[in-house]
Amino acid sequence: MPWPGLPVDALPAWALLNAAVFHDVKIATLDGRGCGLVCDRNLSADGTHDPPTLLSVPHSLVLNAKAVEEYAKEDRNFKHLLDIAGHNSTRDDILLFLLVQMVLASRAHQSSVVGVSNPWTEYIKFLPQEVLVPTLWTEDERLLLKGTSLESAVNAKITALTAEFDKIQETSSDIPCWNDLLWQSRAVSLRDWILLDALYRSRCLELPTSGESMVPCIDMVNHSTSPNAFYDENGKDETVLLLRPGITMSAGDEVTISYGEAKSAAEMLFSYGFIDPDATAESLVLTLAPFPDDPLARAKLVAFGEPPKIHVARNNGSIQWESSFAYLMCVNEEDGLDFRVLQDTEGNRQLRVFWQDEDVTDQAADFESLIQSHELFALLRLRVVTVVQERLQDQLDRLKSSPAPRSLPASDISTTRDECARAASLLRQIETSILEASTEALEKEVSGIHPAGLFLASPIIQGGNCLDASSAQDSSNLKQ
Ligand SMILES: C[S@@+](CC[C@H](N)C(=O)[O-])C[C@H]1O[C@@H](n2cnc3c(N)ncnc32)[C@H](O)[C@@H]1O
Repeated sequence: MPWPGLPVDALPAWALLNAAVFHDVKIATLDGRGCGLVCDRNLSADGTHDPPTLLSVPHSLVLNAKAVEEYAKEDRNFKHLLDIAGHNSTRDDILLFLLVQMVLASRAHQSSVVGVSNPWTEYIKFLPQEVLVPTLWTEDERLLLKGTSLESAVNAKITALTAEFDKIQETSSDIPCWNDLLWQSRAVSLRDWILLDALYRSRCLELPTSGESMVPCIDMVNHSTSPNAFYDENGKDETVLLLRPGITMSAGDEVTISYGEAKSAAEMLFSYGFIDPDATAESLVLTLAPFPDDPLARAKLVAFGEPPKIHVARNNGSIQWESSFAYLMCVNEEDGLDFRVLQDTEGNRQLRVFWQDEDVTDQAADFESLIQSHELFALLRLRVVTVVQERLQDQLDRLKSSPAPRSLPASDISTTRDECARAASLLRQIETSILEASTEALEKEVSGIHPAGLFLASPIIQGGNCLDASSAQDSSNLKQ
């Protein structure tokens, strides 16, 4: 549902009405970055103890979990909606709040008994209705991500967003006023929910005291790897944007913050819809699946408690990798691993993990340490490195065998936006380079730790004395 947008020229009026103050800075439209903040005059934080304040926003305008709760106290219909569809996370509550503001904003001139207008009902009109994050790319554009670490991440996110949207629709359809406002008139679509998620992800800040928050006006500030400003909360109940110490700026210069120095190209594209070519963080995260023929696979996944991953990073040319699950994946009963389903005094059943007859359930994510003293440590470590190496090689092969955006036929590329094709191309280039360097480094690591006389041909996982079928079934029903 497109809501009526407001031009950024109207933002100073909104700010004045709501006590948000711009000090010597203004909002401007910038090439390729949407809106941003620029200096109105020369500014300097050189040699001062108190860095100049560029923007101050009263706490009452900041949108976070507490603010949504406060709003719910004034609007009993929203409270009802929040009680049945919210309270799962800060993000979910903020998204529900924004969903209602979006509908209110688009129905400004129609009478509605639902929803209490507030500063965000107007502010939402300044937010872009298009964000270039891949969850909002077309199917053709998403094909450009084939073989990158974002391919499965974006598909999984769209599936999760669809499930969230369906659940909200299902639960709120039972409340007549929300059924009328949101669903009867088809006012809200899945695309709106995906857009709200994108707006939240690309504009949310982690405030020192208030935590995850959306801060109007400060969310207009763009990113740079050499930022000249930072945000903070002061003792006057305000969220402020300050000039960094030592910075001098001229009128017309853009004010920037850092969205996170350690974020990878994939994370930047996923959350903000762009990749900064000057960024130095070189890393990627890949999913990892247990061996398909491992009879303990299900129990290992349940015990591990989170989706298994491999993290790879290149720092100053050297490769580091980390994968806690790979260690659990590569040990089996013959090595001393065991799973038991125990019943506590209240009758609840729990999956417990044993290593060398010791209960290590709380350390299931740290088998790297647990195996250190094992007599076959070198062999276990070799298995792990081999698993990681093979997973990285598979990913590299997939990346290289998928068509790069520029090699697609003209008819295909015409259905994709240039910005998306450029971002996908840059991501492929960055991830190919990291994967090539890491597979090479792991190759060396494998030859380095290959203990003389190791019989490599034996299968890594064998059936052996595994968890029996009934216990495995029990464990698969346990929720972590
Ligand atoms: C917090 S908002 C900043 C305000 C935004 N430019 C707007 O028009 O509303 C974050 C979004 O700004 C854009 N952006 C921020 N920094 C950028 C940069 N260095 N290069 C390209 N786009 C950028 C991206 O679209 C990102 O999702």
